[in-house]
Amino acid sequence: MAFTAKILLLGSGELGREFVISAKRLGCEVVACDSYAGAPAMQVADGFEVFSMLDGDLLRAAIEKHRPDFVVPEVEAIRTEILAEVEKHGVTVVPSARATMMTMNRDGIREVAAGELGLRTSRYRYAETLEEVRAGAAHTGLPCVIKPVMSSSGKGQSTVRAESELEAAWNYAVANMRGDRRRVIVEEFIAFDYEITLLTVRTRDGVLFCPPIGHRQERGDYQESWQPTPMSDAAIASAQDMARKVVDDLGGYGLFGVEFFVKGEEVIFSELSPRPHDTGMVTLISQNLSEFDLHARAILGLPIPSIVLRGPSASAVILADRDATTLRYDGLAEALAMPGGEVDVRLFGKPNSRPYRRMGVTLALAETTDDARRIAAEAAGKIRIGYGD
Ligand SMILES: Nc1ncnc2c1ncn2[C@@H]1O[C@H](COP(=O)(O)OP(=O)(O)OP(=O)(O)O)[C@@H](O)[C@H]1O
Ligand SMILES: NCC(=O)N[C@@H]1O[C@H](COP(=O)([O-])[O-])[C@@H](O)[C@H]1O
Ligand SMILES: [Mg+2]
Repeated sequence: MAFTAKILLLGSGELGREFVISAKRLGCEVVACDSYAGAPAMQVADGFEVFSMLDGDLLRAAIEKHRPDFVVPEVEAIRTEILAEVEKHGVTVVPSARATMMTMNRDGIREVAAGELGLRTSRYRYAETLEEVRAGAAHTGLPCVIKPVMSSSGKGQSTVRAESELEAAWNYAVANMRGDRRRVIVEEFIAFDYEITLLTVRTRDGVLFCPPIGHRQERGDYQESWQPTPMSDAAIASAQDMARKVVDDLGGYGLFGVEFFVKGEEVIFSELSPRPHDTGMVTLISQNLSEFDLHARAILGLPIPSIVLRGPSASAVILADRDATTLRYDGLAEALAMPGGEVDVRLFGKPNSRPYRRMGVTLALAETTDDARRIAAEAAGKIRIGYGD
């Protein structure tokens, strides 16, 4: 068989699955990797490998076995030193080994954004002991947000409103962190008006932006997102300026999800993913090219003549509420028959559930973002997960 390029995908969740579909449409061969079998992206890829991507030897062996043109990380939990090593030997790491190393830990990207580039961020301190946490909170003031430097999707994160809660927050962060570095970031709590993801595409022909995506988070994890979100021209310009600085610093080609808090006219940089973003799943319905199509085109060096918003759109998550290995989905017909707009769904096919695990999303396109949000949320409510036989 003849392929455009061979891709080794590191992480095979829902974002990887849509990326595989986009890359395969452009003629790529994709081998999907993750730590468990039957992961969403593996189900649609040409091949798969099951191993811990945090194990450097296993990661190097998978890259040597498949000899891909591109290594495309899809999760943060990867032994990124190996990516730096293979990049030196001519394998293209997407977007770059430096980007994956800097964003894997919150302290890495914070030092780039606040330190080197001087972007506006929340006040912050790092802490490795409870005493340092207390000193950090004294620096930021209360409330503050405490997060393990290595974690994602809100894991180990808590907002502290009183000094008496600091010890519990530190213990919670340490118990839920990834890896073995007992380090947290203590951040000033930003009472933002709203928060956005600015999908930013770094291509050979320059940097492109999608219209801003608004989203709502609970327990540090996204519940619904919508596009576009109302924002002044000045605020958009400020977010674009910061996003351009960060992605140019991180280098390489691909799509980034750059997260900002907005308070009045002030735009505050939060963090970014050097890859498609969960809140960006709304682009599966809202744009001519989804964030996954854009990532694939940017990686392959293919043109992106224009990014067109098809209309106000929204996505809403479908979450599990318990641990189970036998799953069933009901209500799909009712969800897809929702009146008032265009409705679609993505069920990820994860082989098992756990409380709050994201199993699918609904997508809606309507007259206004408010309508799209309502339709997406109602459609998500119609899809019921059945557990057990
Ligand atoms: N300093 C802060 N002030 C106010 N809210 C915050 C702050 N930091 C985080 N949050 C809230 O928590 C959410 C998750 O935080 P953050 O993006 O840092 O976590 P994460 O674990 O990296 O999540 P993900 O991997 O899903 O992006 C934010 O989108 C925001 O709603
Ligand atoms: N915010 C990061 C994010 O949304 N990542 C997405 O979730 C998957 C893990 O899901 P799981 O925990 O259900 O296996 C990842 O593989 C990626 O697709
Ligand atoms: Mg985030």
